Amino acid sequence: MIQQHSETDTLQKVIIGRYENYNESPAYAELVNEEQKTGLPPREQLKEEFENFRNVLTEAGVEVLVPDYVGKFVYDQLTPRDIGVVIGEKFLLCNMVKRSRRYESAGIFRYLHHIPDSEPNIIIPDSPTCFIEGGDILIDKGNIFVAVSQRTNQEGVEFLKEQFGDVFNIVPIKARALAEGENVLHLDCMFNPVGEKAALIYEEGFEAVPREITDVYELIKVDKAQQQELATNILSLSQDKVISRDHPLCKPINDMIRKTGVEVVEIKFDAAPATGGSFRCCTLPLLRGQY
Ligand SMILES: NC(=[NH2+])NCCC[C@H](N)C(=O)O
Repeated sequence: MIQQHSETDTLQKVIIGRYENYNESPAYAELVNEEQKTGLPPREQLKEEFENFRNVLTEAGVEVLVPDYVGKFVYDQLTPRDIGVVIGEKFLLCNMVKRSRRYESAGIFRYLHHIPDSEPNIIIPDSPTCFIEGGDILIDKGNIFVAVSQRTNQEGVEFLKEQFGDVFNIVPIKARALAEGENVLHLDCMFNPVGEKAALIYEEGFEAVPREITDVYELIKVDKAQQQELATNILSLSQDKVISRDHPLCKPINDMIRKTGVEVVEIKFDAAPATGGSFRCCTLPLLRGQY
């Protein structure tokens, strides 16, 4: 069973990043974003932080799955968020921009075998030039927010409209480009709902903030330094609980989240963010809410 209708519905089943075999053969490493240019984290640190993260999820009653090892040519399996996304009761398998990520989805195929298919419920983009990554997609309150970013293109937005436009309101968002001095890799690096009515936002990352955001959410603003530490990239466990980094730049944001009545579990998580992804990136929710 898979299901996701809202970003903050209670998380029941999730795939988390695989740290085992990370960068096993550096010959295949590809520096895919700005963060990675300053060096890749050691596997020991990834192990410690991912095991702790996994324990927190398990203790919260979440079923945790880990991708299979694809092979040394996929050097990084830390951020499954981007390789697919559950939209309603369907699974969208993404076309990745970066070569080293293109076969990463093979690691999760065994978790897709049991998706019921009275109709084709696993959706694959038709065209190889249609790029969509899960980090650019966010489903909440009847909307699918989708960023046109470093990793998702207009063709991807059109594909979402075709496939899901009858059930969801598709809200395209243009992320500012690297050339404009903004490093927002994915939508979840600049926007993320939290609790029932609030959302974290890094406004400077947007070309324009859509009405579906300004009219609906109480906005908690993240500044540039906090954005660079991926302060928006929390993971919602439910409407009343999130997981966030204990990083000094994230702590003021965590306090603002607490003021909205949401519990924040802070954990040490520095290694994965050094590769460009924090808690949201390092997770792919398969089931949220009551089925
Ligand atoms: N949803 C996200 N923000 N994902 C971050 C992905 C980081 C990953 N190393 C990449 O560059 O592709």
